[in-house]
Amino acid sequence: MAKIRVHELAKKLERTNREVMDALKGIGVDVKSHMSNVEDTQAEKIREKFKMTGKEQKVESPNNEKNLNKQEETPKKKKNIIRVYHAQNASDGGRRKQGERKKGDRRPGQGRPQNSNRPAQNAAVGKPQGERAAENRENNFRGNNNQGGAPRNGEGRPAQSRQGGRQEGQGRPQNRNNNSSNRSQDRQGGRQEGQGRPQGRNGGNSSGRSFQERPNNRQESQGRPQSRSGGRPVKRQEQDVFVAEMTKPSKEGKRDRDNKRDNKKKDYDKSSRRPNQGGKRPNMRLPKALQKPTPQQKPEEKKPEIKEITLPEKLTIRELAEKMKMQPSVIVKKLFLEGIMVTVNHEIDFEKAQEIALEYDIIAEQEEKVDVIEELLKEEEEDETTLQSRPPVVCVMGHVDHGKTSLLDAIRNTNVTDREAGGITQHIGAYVVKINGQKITFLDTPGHEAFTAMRMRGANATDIAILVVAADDGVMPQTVEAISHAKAAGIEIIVAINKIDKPSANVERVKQELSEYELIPEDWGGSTIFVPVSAHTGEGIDNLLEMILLTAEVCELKANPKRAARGLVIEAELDKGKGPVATILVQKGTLHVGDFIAAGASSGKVRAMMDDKGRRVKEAGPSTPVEILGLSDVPNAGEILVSFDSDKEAKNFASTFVSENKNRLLEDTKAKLSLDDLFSQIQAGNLKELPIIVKADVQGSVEAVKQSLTKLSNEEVVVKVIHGGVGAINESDVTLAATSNAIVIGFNVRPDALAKQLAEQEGVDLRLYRVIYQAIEDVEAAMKGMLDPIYEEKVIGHAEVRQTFKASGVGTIAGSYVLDGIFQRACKIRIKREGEQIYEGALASLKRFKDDVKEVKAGYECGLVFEDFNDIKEEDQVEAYIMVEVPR
Ligand SMILES: Nc1nc2c(ncn2[C@@H]2O[C@H](COP(=O)(O)OP(=O)(O)OP(=O)(O)O)[C@@H](O)[C@H]2O)c(=O)[nH]1
Repeated sequence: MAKIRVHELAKKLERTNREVMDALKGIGVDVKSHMSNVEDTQAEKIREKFKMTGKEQKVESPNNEKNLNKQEETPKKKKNIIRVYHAQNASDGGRRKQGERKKGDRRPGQGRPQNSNRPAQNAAVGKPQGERAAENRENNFRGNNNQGGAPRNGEGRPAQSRQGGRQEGQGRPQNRNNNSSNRSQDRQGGRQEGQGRPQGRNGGNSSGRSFQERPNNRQESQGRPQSRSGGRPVKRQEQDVFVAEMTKPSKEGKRDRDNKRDNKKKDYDKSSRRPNQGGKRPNMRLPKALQKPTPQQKPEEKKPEIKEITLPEKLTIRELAEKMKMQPSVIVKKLFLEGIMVTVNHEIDFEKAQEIALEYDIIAEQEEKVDVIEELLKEEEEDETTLQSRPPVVCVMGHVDHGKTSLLDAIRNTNVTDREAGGITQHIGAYVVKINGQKITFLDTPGHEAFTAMRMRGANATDIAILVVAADDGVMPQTVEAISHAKAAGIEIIVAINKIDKPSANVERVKQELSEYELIPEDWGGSTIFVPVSAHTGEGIDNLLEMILLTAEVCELKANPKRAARGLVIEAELDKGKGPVATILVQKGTLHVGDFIAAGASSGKVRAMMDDKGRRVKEAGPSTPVEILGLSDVPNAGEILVSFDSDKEAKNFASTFVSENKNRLLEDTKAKLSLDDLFSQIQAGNLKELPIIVKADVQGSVEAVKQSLTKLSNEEVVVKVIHGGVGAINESDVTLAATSNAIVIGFNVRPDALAKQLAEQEGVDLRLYRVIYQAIEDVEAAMKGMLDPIYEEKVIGHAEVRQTFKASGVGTIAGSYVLDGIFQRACKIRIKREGEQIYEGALASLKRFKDDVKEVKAGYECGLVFEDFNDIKEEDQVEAYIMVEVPR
């Protein structure tokens, strides 16, 4: 909705800011200053209101009707009067009158319209007469205005004054206005009224207005319409109005002369007191006072008005109230009446806020969140002519142990499997393989479920996915997952049916199973390439590579190598000697040593580059994986790397990431630390949260551990990784864990000395692992501790009632004998009579003779009192039991 500032509105209405602000208050709009914005609808109301006031004034001044017929707006009507009055008076004159109003003893001086600018004229004419003449003219004008000045005019000898005016030419100061229309009107005015020509000192800009207003002047016998400053007609008119009431024409020219000097001095003094206000301000208030009783001051009746506000996704009641311009307590009360207990800090989502707002006739719209990072990374389409063929980037996906690593090994004749801890691939690696002079870049994506996140990234960074399916195992859960990821990323899938050397291998079965996932082999009439291979014997490998190159050819993979580089962070770690080391897959352009780069929150300059074989290179083109040194920080895997012309640009880019991340973190923290939120969660379903901090040696592992742990969440406990990062566990991690009651999991890292000490002090649980499964198992165990314990009934003893006693205030006491086990004070009991249970409940008291005791063992007599049960009889059997927690 369009808005307008108060001062702009005031200007348009030719009102003071204060008047407009008061009027706004009148209609219930609270504005702080003249710079405040008001809605268009509100502005319209104000306009109407002032229009209404104008009409009222019209009624009050019937003489002005003609004016209003031509120009309906009140201010213009006023201008006519001004010009008449000020035609003879310099701006000093106004001030003079104003002063008189206050003291009431300066009337003689007030009646002198001559200003000091024209001493020569006055001298020639003879001052007393001229002064009086002018004075009378003024009074005539006032009288015509019906402002109360007329009756006094009798004293002013109008005929004489007019004569004087004409004869002596006093009333005809030079018309200084260059505007021809003005001049012609002046002449007219002069002819008709013979009463002195209008003073043409107006600037050209006011001439238009003069042209329109002049006829009215004539009608009103006011031949001097020109004021010296057309800018503030209203104020001047206001002066006139007042003066008309207070002025009394002087009788004695001498006294006038005597007083004249004094008045001038006082005028000066006054104006010096208000140098910037021209002495007009008090008069500005006058008409308001005069108009006070008019209905314009009354607040208008409030019409139902529909407001619009924009709200974020989540906000507190207080924030909502602020947006709705209401007291938060009103909303709290409203919700309370609906049976919802909230505080002002209670966080609600947009839908709820929208619902609340709607009940107050406020339409809420959700704030559109601009992803600043996405905007930064936006790229324009490349010119086709600049594009050149590039090698395909291939990722290998599949279920655990189906032979991904072995296959890659077979392809590049290396032996990565030996180096992997526990035989599981834990990081993304990237390798370039050359076949028949053509390059293929392989990303080795790990197979374990824990690495889903990395696999996703792998899929996004790649052109072709090799889906490895063991011929003896067939399609497994992660095979299906891999298919989904590849399809979501829109990449080509080539199926490698591995382990065909195994006797149990069944290629046809694999084909059959995969066809259920829309992967139909070519020989079955589909379009998916299936290649049977054996990583062990090397059978089918060449065929697989050929198929990759063929698919790449069909895909027409191209990139512009002659542009600023852009790539993807595949892996990053902090090396003790080298600092942050990042594996980058260059996707577009060429990355050079010395380039200024930024990746996520880190920036820097490429100090050195190594290819996949560890050789130093100076540049890396599209589809080339390289390890780079020179970043200020360890970037996150999956982050986009961009090169820039200058260090400054790279730093700016990184700092935007930092601030954006900070905002996100703040939002997360806000949501987490809100006690109200926690309370509502507990209320909602006894939700418990297990906050975890993950630290690992490489970003890939952080992601992997995060993924695995989050998956452990169940209905009763939500696992929340509140922080994850690369490097040793430091003091900050422990502090965060202490404040948020989190446990810290370190994967292939150790805590530094300070962190260790602090963790001991704060009682923070630090857990260090080398194998991911152990971490998961431990957390699962921790979660069991958090789950609501399961209780089981355990019978602890039996007793027989041998005698009953009645005790006032206690009830029936069962004198019993413990047959076996033990009776405890807090135990529960069942009473059986002739084999049937007649009561189950708690034991109210356990006594030995007259004393309360904790327990009574078998072979002893005791007194039993049951809670709310007195119908006990001899020979009743009592069974005692307790509830015990059972480990899960
Ligand atoms: N007989 C036979 N065994 C194979 C073949 N390929 C892989 N293997 C075996 O299968 C097991 C798993 O192989 P990996 O290459 O580690 O499998 P992976 O899919 O990389 O496993 P993760 O890294 O745990 O996801 C190893 O014992 C390999 O020796 C093959 O072609 N034939």
